[in-house]
Amino acid sequence: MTARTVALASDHAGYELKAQIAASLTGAGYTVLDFGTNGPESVDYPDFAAAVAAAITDGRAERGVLVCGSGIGISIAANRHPGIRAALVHDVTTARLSREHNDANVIALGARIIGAEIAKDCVNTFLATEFEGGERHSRRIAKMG
Ligand SMILES: O=C(CO)[C@H](O)[C@H](O)[C@H](O)COP(=O)(O)O
Repeated sequence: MTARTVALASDHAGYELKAQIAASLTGAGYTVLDFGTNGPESVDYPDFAAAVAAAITDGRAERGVLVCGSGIGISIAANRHPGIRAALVHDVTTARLSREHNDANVIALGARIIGAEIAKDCVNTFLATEFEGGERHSRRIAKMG
């Protein structure tokens, strides 16, 4: 099943890239749940990771996209939430593998690391790629809870 509702959030380092991703997704027909932030005022990325995690675990969204400066802090924060498999992605290959092998339900992007076009390609690949399934991948994912 292709995800059609996407939860999106960033910190202050990622809000401009988040806006570009939101516009791209809306233009492609996705429903976007945008949890902020929406300006340059300094905020704390764990709060925004928590909002996206909650939207996924309670069923409001199928997938999530998170953006901070490096993508590192917001991915670490998201992975503290049960049921969230957040992948820090830098290119379309890692975006594809995050789905095929890891069944990631969130990707994290670094707005200070990659450009907007690569970031949007990563998001599109992440949303369009299905989990490969199979015993070995499923076994490994199950061991993570
Ligand atoms: O990249 C991040 C965390 O991994 C965040 O975007 C932080 O904002 C980053 O650590 C930089 O912080 P600053 O307050 O913008 O200097």
